[in-house]
Amino acid sequence: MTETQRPRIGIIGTGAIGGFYGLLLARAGFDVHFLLRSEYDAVAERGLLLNSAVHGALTLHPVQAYRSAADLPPCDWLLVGTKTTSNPELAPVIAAAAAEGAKVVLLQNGLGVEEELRPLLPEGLHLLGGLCYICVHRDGPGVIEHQALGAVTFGYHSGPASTSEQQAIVEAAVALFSAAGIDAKGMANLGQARWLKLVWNVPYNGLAVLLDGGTTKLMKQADSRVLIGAIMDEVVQGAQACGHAVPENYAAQLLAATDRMADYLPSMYHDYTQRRPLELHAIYAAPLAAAAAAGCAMPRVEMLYQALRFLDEGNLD
Ligand SMILES: NC(=O)C1=CN([C@@H]2O[C@H](COP(=O)(O)OP(=O)(O)OC[C@H]3O[C@@H](n4cnc5c(N)ncnc54)[C@H](OP(=O)(O)O)[C@@H]3O)[C@@H](O)[C@H]2O)C=CC1
Ligand SMILES: CC(C)(CO)C(=O)C(=O)O
Repeated sequence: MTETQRPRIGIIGTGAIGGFYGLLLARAGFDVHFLLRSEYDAVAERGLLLNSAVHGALTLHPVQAYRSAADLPPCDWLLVGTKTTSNPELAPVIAAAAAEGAKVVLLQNGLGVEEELRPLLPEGLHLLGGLCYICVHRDGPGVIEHQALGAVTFGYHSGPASTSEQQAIVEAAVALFSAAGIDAKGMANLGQARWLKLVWNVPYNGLAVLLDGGTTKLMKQADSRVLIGAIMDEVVQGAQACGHAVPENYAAQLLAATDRMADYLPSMYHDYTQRRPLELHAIYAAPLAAAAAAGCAMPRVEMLYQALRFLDEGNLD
């Protein structure tokens, strides 16, 4: 691979998502640098281990691991794999690790994440959203369990690029991930895609915490199944009120797809059991506010949010 074909990639937050995609990119020959926090010592010593139902057991050792963003070499791509709860503190971290004109990709769930980070970032950086359709979680320091799926879709959010340059940057992101064997696509409307993904995450992430169960249990019990459908319908209405087209029978398609999935505990469930802050702002408060501003109430979502806030406040160390 030549230098132009081998851009330098920084992983900001090496958890399940950052570790999974970073490991695959590094094993495909890209120059990948990983920012870590609590798992730095374990990963520096033993590397990253991926137990994947799709790719098998893969390791990356040694890992180009860092405790501080200031120590990373300037990166052409920064893939942000932190939970959105860390976003208020991320702008200086990103700025410290970014090469001039770097592309920053938020590999996160939720609404409004790019809008909230953008004003805090240097103007010369390109900001993209990357939506990950994957079931993956951390199973110990540097150990990642990959249960299913893995596709990523990319959309340009903001930055100094012209329309044709934006397209080229999205294509470059797709090419990067595709070269690592990851199913990757560009998307025309990042805002719409974020809402469509929330139709799944709003019911399942929160109810998994509240009702202490994975997708199989939630889908099997009649009341929780009805509730999931009703919450999905509210999020669909919220998306539509905000001006986004939603495919016909979209909620029914997601319910059917979830029925076909092996039992899955969403990332919010792991955050709750590990006593980490829940992504309530990006997954609940931001869509509730956007829908309300568009004249659409989502009462079941509001109640779910209030109950989760109660649990979250009592759960943090
Ligand atoms: N897991 C999944 O299957 C999916 C997740 N998503 C979304 O992807 C995003 C990431 O989720 P996931 O990978 O599960 O999260 P994890 O909790 O597994 O990983 C987050 C990582 O970010 C690190 N981190 C947080 N703040 C900082 C910081 N300031 N400096 C350095 N490192 C930091 C954490 O370190 P530490 O250990 O110290 O906290 C941790 O390693 C979320 O928005 C989630 O909703 C989307 C689709 C599927
Ligand atoms: C919806 C799902 C399970 C697969 O697309 C996912 O990506 C998530 O947990 O956020």
